[in-house]
Amino acid sequence: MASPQVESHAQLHIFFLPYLAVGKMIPIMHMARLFASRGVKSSVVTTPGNVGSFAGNPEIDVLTIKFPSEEAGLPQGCENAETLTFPDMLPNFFKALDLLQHPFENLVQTHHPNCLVVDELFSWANASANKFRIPCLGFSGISYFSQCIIHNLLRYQPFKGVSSDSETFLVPGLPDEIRLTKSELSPFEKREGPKALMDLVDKIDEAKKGRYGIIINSFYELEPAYADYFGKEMGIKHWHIGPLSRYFASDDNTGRESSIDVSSCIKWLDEKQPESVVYVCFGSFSKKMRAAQLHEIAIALEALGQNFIFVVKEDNDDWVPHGLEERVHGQGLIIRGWAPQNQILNHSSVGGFLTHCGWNSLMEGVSAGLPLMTWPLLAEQFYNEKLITHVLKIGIEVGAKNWIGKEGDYKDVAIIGSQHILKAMKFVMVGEQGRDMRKRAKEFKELTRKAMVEGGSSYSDLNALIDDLKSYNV
Ligand SMILES: O=c1ccn([C@@H]2O[C@H](COP(=O)(O)OP(=O)(O)O[C@H]3O[C@H](CO)[C@@H](O)[C@H](O)[C@H]3O)[C@@H](O)[C@H]2O)c(=O)[nH]1
Repeated sequence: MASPQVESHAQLHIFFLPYLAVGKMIPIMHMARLFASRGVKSSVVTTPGNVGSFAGNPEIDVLTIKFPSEEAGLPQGCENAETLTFPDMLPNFFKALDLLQHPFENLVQTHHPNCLVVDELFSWANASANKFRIPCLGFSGISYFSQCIIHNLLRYQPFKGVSSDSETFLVPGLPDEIRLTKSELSPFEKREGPKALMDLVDKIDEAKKGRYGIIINSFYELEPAYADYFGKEMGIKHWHIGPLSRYFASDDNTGRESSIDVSSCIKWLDEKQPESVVYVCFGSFSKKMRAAQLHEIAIALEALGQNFIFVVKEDNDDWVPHGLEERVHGQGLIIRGWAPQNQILNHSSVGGFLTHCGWNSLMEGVSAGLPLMTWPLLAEQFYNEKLITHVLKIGIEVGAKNWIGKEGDYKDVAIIGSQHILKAMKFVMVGEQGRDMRKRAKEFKELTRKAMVEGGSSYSDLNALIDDLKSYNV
């Protein structure tokens, strides 16, 4: 017999439209599954080349629209942001995203969803929703904290007049004293870049105001001051329903290529002592790390003398220190390709996480109660780092100082030496100094659990959102 909850929400049908990049598709996939578990009909709309990212989840429908590579002047097969060279192909990619509007609306006309949940980059989706008289909710996939920072950077432009890239300046108006340097800012916030991209930033900002509301992959207790600030300062309706990946931590299967299968990886972890493994992964940006940098990380991992899992996306092994894999046999695991990150982070043998501060990775690490070593690379990751190290104090900076995406030239960024990496790893994994941080990080595991169970902040916000959408559709 169906549960009463399932019956009561059965009439709601949501179309989810994710941006075509793994860090955006994963949380939307989790969100679609979460809504489906509450009896909502969930359909993800994507392009044929990205269907694989949603496969294996029978509770959601996946509908496709053709990706207009040719019309947008993109090479065939370039259907995902990870296949782009930044930033030269980006304007064409966004042109292709704009061209998706017409086929998307054809699908809406055929399938009659009564709500849209779209990535913030689809600024045209408000117009589509208006055409069909249904609400359009936005999703950016990032924290309240970073959205508040971005909002105030665009509003006050506090970096103007700061002469050097390394000089710190205050981001005004925030609940905490947050300082940044120009080298940590995205070109979008600095407004340095091709006009087409700056216009896009304006369009996204404008579209945000026209959304029915915004869904946030976070939970209230993690960033209460910023959730409140977001609501009051930006005046946008919002619901926090995260951490989305936590709902599916044990059966996350993205079907991506890897040098190890999930069960072998878990078996390897089962043989290790509690909290003895340091996990190192740079998300979908691992492939942007230069061989010389991976080499320094490997030296630090060996010197630490703890167990480790190091995830790399390199095609060759130029970076591997001579004889490393023989020396660390049994103690260290190098995963080439895609790691089952969610399962790894939630294994009791893992004691710390060195991360690039992508918001999904941070939510996964925080909800697993892990202390963090932060190594942001680009996007809003430097802002996320400040939340972890300055506000929550559950992580320590490795010392990355520059956005690696600068004019597409990653060579600009200095290599961080193994001694700096080792210092952060020791602090987090074994050092007496890191004891309080480890304790604080553990408390977030329980806070997350409480937010997600009946009566908790995320659980209640999800219910409130579903009720709101149902009443919209009455
Ligand atoms: O080997 C891997 C590598 C990654 N992941 C998963 O892939 C996702 C990666 O997401 P995230 O950590 O957010 O990294 P990015 O893909 O870099 O995320 C993009 O999207 C995020 C959410 O909008 C932003 O916070 C980032 O700055 C932006 O780079 C996470 O769920 C990971 O668990 C794996 O499962 N295995």
